[in-house]
Amino acid sequence: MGIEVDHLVGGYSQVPVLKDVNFQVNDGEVVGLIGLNGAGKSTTINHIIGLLTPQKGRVVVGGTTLSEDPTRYKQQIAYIPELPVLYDELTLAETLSLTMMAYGLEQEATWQRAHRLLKMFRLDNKLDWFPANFSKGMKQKVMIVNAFMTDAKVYIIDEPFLGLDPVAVHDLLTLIEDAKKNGAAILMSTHVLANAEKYCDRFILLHQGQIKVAGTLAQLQAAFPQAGNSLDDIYLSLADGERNE
Ligand SMILES: Nc1ncnc2c1ncn2[C@@H]1O[C@H](COP(=O)(O)OP(=O)(O)OP(=O)(O)O)[C@@H](O)[C@H]1O
Repeated sequence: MGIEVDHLVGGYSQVPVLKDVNFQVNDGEVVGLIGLNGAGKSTTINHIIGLLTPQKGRVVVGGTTLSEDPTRYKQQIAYIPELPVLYDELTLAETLSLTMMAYGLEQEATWQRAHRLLKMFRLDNKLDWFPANFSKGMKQKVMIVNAFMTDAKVYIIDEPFLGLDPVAVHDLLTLIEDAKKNGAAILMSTHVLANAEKYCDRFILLHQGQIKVAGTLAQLQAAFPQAGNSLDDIYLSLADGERNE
């Protein structure tokens, strides 16, 4: 059932940032949300995770809207924010426990998954550490463990590669691939186009709050035949066009 963003108009005030944004992310699919700074990627994500209310249109996740069933809606979504958000006064173990409670997860099985992820990101001996003891990249890894241990149906991942070492980037991409194979719907916003090109099935290119173009890499290549073949080339050609508008 995935994510359905249905003719969404929205933003932070009466003047909308998003103007009729319309797309789906199907189960078992990774979709890349791409766009220049200020294009509206985080605003789209804030609508999907329920921080913002649509002015028009709606967002459906796993067949339900936020207003129909707020608890079910939120429990289906694992979210990795652009910047780590952690409670200063909670240890790593307490942070993970809190998520398990909030998501109503079975503790034993979830702790098993958490331990595998903690080991992967070399955090397994830091369960009694507080956020103040973690480096920037380690905090980001905590957010990744916290999200992927939930075994969610839907993943919203906002610019996840900043501050991660190359091993962690590789491990995160493996987790994304595994979640996709398990049927999750994944929306990932990123400026790291090489990773997007390799791991996303489809792309949505946002510009000034509207979808400029959407499709597979082959569809994007066909839409911009004058650009080179890579996502990077297509994106640069699009950005150039916008500069000259
Ligand atoms: N909290 C806010 N209040 C008011 N306007 C905002 C707020 N956050 C973002 N905006 C505006 O919304 C527009 C889209 O911003 P958004 O953060 O969605 O862009 P983005 O595509 O995620 O950019 P970036 O790549 O820089 O993260 C911008 O014009 C920005 O100024």
